[in-house]
Amino acid sequence: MTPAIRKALDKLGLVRDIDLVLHLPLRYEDETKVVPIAQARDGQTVLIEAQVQSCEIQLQPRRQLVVTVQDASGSCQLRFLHFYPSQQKAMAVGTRLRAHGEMRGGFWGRQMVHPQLRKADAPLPTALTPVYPIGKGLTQPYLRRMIVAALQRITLVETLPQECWTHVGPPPVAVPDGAGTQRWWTLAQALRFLHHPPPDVPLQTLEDRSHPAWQRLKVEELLAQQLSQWRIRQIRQAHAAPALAVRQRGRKEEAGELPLHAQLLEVIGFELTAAQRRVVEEIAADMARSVPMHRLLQGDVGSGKTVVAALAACICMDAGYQCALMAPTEILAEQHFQKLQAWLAPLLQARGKRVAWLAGKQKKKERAQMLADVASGEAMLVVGTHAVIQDSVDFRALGLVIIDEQHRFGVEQRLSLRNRQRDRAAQATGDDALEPHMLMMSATPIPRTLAMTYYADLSVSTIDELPPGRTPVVTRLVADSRRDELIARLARQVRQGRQAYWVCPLIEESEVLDLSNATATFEELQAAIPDVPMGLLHSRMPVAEKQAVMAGFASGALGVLVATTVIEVGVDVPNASLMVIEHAERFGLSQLHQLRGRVGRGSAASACVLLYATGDSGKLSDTAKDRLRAMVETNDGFEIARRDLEIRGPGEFMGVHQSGASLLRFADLGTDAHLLEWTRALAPWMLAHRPDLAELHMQRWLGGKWDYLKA
Ligand SMILES: Nc1ncnc2c1ncn2[C@@H]1O[C@H](COP(=O)(O)OP(=O)(O)OP(=O)(O)O)[C@@H](O)[C@H]1O
Repeated sequence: MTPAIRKALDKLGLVRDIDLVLHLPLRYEDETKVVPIAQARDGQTVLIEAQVQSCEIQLQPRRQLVVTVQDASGSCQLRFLHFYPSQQKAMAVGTRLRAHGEMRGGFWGRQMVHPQLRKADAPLPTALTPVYPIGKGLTQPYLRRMIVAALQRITLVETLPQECWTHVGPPPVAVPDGAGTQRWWTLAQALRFLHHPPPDVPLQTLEDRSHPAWQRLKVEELLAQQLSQWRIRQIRQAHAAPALAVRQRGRKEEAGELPLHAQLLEVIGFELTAAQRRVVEEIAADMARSVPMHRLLQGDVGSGKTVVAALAACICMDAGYQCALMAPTEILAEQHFQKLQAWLAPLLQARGKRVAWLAGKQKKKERAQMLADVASGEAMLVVGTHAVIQDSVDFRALGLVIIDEQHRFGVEQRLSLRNRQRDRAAQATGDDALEPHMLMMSATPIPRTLAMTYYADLSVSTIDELPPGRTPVVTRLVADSRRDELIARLARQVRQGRQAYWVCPLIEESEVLDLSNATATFEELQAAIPDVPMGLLHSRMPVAEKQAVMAGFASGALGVLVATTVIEVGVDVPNASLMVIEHAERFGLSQLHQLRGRVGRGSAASACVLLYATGDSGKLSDTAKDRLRAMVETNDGFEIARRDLEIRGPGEFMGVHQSGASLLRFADLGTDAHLLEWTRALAPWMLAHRPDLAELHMQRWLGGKWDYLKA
């Protein structure tokens, strides 16, 4: 094998025999029968067998080899624009040959352009010919030979024998076979079939992957995913965490100090919703156990996740442990800090403790002080960006890590964070060997099928109820040509005491352009309505300036906030009731929903205006139309997430394209949810009763990736 071929195979991930046999055809060609030339329809790809009548090089309209062939039914031409002298020789007059290609009618009569040539006397194949995905540097015949060889060499131990699934019921994939009975394909059968299916199989069932052999493959793949996730959960459960039981109001507290969590409920000024109470209980129950919690808290925009996180933090601090909260952006972290500081700083102060702030852009001295406070345990709650979990941060006793918008940290970061925590715990001794509990928060609800596939190792708590008194946000689509009208309306509303956001277009991959756009819009609005106090917010501003603008808007001093997408998540100014999103067609669906979620957080009726421009073509793309329509049709974050998944596919939805995490190759979460459910029930049984098969299955499907997950 040449290095170039090795490289091409590596690129496709084809290293082991199992990788080769799991590399499945994109489509098939039928070379199992010879079609008489006269019977081949225009556009049909066929195999013909004929005798060469003439073979000559034509120079007009360009140099080409034209071969006339004839069988008993008629004749046609084979045309080659690139050819070797050896090919010309092989097609000498009188030779019988087979040609496989697309028959076309044309100016020069019926012809095949660049057909594939085969010897006439070879026996015809008995199976369809697979066409594989190949990259540069590989040819179909070469890869076919490699796969055939791999199929011959490999022993495919069946990892899903009947004993593994009798307890969950029969696989939901069997369809009647020829004999009218149900049949469950073994992996070996399914693979051999899919590489070389017999010619009588309905092609449609191979192409749409509904054939039982395909279904078997999808089950395999989904099971590998489920097993790995359950295994990660098992590994985690073998680790120890501090048991942080909720401190009750005992006698001592009745006389004196209430636990923090009870005090917090008194200062927040509202009653928890039933959904909030339920998820707090779920979280508290996890934290009371001595195995690390690994829970995802999800809730629609504005559903009140922050207070739930704060209560979890209080439970942790009540038990004498520190809590770290981190958010992906400084603005978001800052928001959390402000809110938690306002709620908890006075309560902590009474105990001689404090809330600390850690971010990338922080003065050295301030940072040193914070680090000292974290190490001494004086800072019980630490809020910030990634800086919170950097190596230099040494907690005295960390009990809980809360990660906001965890999907933005990416799957890899999530794993690396977890692994690092584990390593640290392993190095430490005694009480320090405990691993902290983890609570992830997400405002982008994850559709159930996705959560089951990619977050099967997480427990999920869902806030499925909004605080009382909210009126649904009304969403309108407005063409950019009516911009002046919109500005006038916005001005009227702001003069009446309402507040508005104006979000500027996102320009792909260019923060600089983003910025100039926001600045231009800011200037345009100021010129149009000079009496309305306005602020501008973008990610490149110095932190202090950002804080000043946010504070001005939060206090109501600024009527309009012109911003880039920095305000996408977490920004909470309940008085704001109008959201304008410029060039809404450029945003993703979940992103639009997040932005819209900045309004409708108080009692005022709120509106979201999606300003769209049709660009040079005068038309919106179909996906842009789908997104905008979905926004108008529903306010429900779960429905939005479902449609977003449909439009973008799981890779983009999860943002895992960049992170290199394994995605499903064969299964489709839209059509194969029933297979997913079945494998989900199967995985824990296999791990418990047939760990040997489970391990083999994971190795087979995940190979190196699985080692990485375990590391
Ligand atoms: N039970 C409740 N009753 C009344 N108001 C509440 C309740 N819970 C939360 N709130 C208020 O609702 C607003 C939204 O809450 P919060 O900021 O926690 O939402 P969120 O779930 O984090 O939303 P997002 O994901 O959009 O940031 C806040 O002003 C908060 O104080």
